[in-house]
Amino acid sequence: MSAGIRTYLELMRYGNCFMAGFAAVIGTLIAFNILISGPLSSDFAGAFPFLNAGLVFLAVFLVSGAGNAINDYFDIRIDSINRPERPIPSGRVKAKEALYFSYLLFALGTLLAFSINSICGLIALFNSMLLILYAKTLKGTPLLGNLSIGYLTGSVFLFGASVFGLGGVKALSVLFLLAALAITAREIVKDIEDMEGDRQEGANTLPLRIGAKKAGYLAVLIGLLAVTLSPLPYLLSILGSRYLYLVFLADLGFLAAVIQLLVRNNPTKSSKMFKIAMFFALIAFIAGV
Ligand SMILES: CC(C)=CCC/C(C)=C/CC/C(C)=C/CC/C(C)=C/COC[C@H](O)COP(=O)(O)O
Ligand SMILES: CC(C)=CCC/C(C)=C/CC/C(C)=C/CC/C(C)=C/COP(=O)(O)OP(=O)(O)O
Ligand SMILES: [Mg+2]
Repeated sequence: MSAGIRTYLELMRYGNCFMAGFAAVIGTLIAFNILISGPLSSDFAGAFPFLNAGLVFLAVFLVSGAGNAINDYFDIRIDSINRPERPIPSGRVKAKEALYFSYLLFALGTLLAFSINSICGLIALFNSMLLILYAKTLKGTPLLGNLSIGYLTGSVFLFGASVFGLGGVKALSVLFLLAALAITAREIVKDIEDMEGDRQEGANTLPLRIGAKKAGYLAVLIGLLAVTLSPLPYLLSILGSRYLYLVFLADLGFLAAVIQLLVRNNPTKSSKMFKIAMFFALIAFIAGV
């Protein structure tokens, strides 16, 4: 490895990996809480699985990092226009090294997932293959690429809950839906932001296909659907009243992101607002346990 550890962490976008791993452990915590005392309680009894929760965090951290690294490997040309400061276009990491590094992370993360149980392993294996497919081709297909990232990010909650088998996956399906909707909306906004570089590269993103305005309306529709459904975890007794108060702040953030896009015509600020709102939503999930 010619580049330093810090550069490889930057290639992994370790901040996103932390957030994703943290969200996955929240999934484990919420599923544990539901299966012990909530409306979906089963005959599961026992202490919180700290070791498996740690493996969940590590598996998601590694697979997310692999996804980011291989994404940058296939995005060299687009990123040299849109993001020249990133590790590969800036020359700080060789392209092939980034590719081999991503494969190593995919393998380690998937093996860790299988060490928890077969459902965790299969989710990690499927997600790894989807991340590679996304980086190679799906990213350039209108909406399908955005939906893939929406599923992948939302799946961290299902992955964390799958420590408890299919019962856990079922229990976290609402949180999966909320996250998937929010991320899908943000991905469309990011494609609006990247239209210039994508156009020069001949990428076939949704905004380039239907225009920034219509793509923006679709992103707003999906984002507002997520906001409308956000009380569901409380109404279904999955999360407590503290969730409701805090997710209201997240919803305000989502609405601010919508205003940045529709009124201020600023996709960059809208994308940032989406991310801040998602962070508040994560805090709301924890507070609601
Ligand atoms: C309405 C409601 C309650 C929504 C829930 C929102 C929520 C809790 C979303 C979860 C977000 C999450 C698990 C984020 C992890 C970080 C991550 C991997 C995000 C996916 O980002 C991919 C993106 O392409 C990265 O781009 P950038 O941030 O520009 O590097
Ligand atoms: C549940 C398990 C085991 C893994 C889930 C792994 C996760 C959270 C994946 C979803 C988020 C993620 C890390 C995606 C990586 C690919 C990526 C960076 C997509 C966005 O890339 P582009 O569309 O090229 O946009 P930018 O490169 O400009 O960000
Ligand atoms: Mg990219």
